[in-house]
Amino acid sequence: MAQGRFPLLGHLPQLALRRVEFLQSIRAQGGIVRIFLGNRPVFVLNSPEAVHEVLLKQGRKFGKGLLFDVARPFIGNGIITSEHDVHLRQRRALQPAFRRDAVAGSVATMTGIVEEQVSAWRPGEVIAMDLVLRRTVTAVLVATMFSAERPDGAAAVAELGERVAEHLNTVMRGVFVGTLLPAPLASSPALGHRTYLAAAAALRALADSAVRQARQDPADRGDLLSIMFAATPGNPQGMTDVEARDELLSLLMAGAETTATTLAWALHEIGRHPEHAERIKAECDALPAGALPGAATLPFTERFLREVLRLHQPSWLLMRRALEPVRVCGIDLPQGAELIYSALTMHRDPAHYPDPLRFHPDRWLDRPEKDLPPGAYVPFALGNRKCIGDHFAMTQMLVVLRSIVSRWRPRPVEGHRVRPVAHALIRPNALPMRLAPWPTD
Ligand code: HEM
Repeated sequence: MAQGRFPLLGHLPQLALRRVEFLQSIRAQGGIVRIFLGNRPVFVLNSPEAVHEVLLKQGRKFGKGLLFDVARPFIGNGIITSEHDVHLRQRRALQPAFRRDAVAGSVATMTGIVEEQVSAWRPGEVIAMDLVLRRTVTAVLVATMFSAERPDGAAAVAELGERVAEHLNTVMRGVFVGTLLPAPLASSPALGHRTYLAAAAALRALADSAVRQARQDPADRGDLLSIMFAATPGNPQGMTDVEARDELLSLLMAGAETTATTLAWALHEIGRHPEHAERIKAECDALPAGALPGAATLPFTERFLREVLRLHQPSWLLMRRALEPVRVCGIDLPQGAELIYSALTMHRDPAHYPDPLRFHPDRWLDRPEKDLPPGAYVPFALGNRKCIGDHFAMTQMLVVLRSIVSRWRPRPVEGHRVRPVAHALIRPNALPMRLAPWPTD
């Protein structure tokens, strides 16, 4: 068991106040370390082997755990909260939207939305990069998921994206507070519980209305809602309205803030490393028109993002629950045991990443992912609950970086110190950046 347990509170004070530092500090105490949230024991997985066992090798013996119990009243039984056969059916139904050909088909939409933003920027202007990225990423998601051909056009998609982004941020904070704190505390107005409930209700209403609107026009619009309504071998009727609504909310919750936060860290590193910005620009300028952005066409930029996902992995705390008694790396866990894994602390382990706090994209040339122990690099998790949107996210992030860095050299604003803030995800406190044009020669 980890040291420093308080009576009644267990290790809650350390986790609530020191967050990542606390998880980092108990890594040396063993591959699996027991902590207490109040009186509830929780097992923290510290070694790649333990993470690999739980996520992949014995993945089917685990459910999603406490974090997702708290999210369930909001997102219902969508793909990120469901279990067993229901989960398998949902995953199969949604998979076509995330296949490589489908993602390739979204690149033009992604590029259009980003270019619209970037082309309006002016030299010398200071922009709140984190907020702009959040709006842009959410607008892309909204456009791809349920607005492919909205009659009210691109401005409506952007507006909807903006509203969704704002509510989503509040909802994610509420879910995080509800996971960490006992219910009476988490539901106190002082911690913003009413705002959370209002934002959750507003988001559900937006998703309900998108589903209703799409149902009125049964033509296949090529967006995600059309895929959800389509018949599948296990479900000849396609999804019901409620199921489709829950999937929309689940995908927004899983896909928007994660991608926006990773991109914010990417821009932060671009600001700190002009030499990387130059390499990204050179690579993007050389990309032939019409070529798809990917690891083969933009190898340095992809390596750069891989390094961002290592050092600034947004998911610092994820959970699982044992659905049956299970033995992991020689330790017996009872049925119902709650588990925590932190991709962030895993990615900063000096045993696998020399000089782990140094941002160094070329480390991936020295030691490619295939040479790491399984479980040591898990930005998108592993196994049957692995991120369904990993390729979509990587493509979207490459598109955004290409559009921004081809035109601009975003620079840090003097006097502003960027600090990591850990709520549901770990993100920069604020990211104001000044836009400098590239010199012309
Ligand atoms: C950089 C961006 C992203 C990161 C770092 C990321 C990371 C993750 C991680 C770590 C998980 C596993 C969670 C767990 O173990 O409990 C996950 C699951 C998931 N992600 Fe992502 N994600 C990203 C973007 C996206 C996008 C763009 C989408 C969809 C539009 C998406 C949809 C999902 C879904 C649906 C799941 C649940 C899958 C299942 O349980 O079957 N993610 N993601």
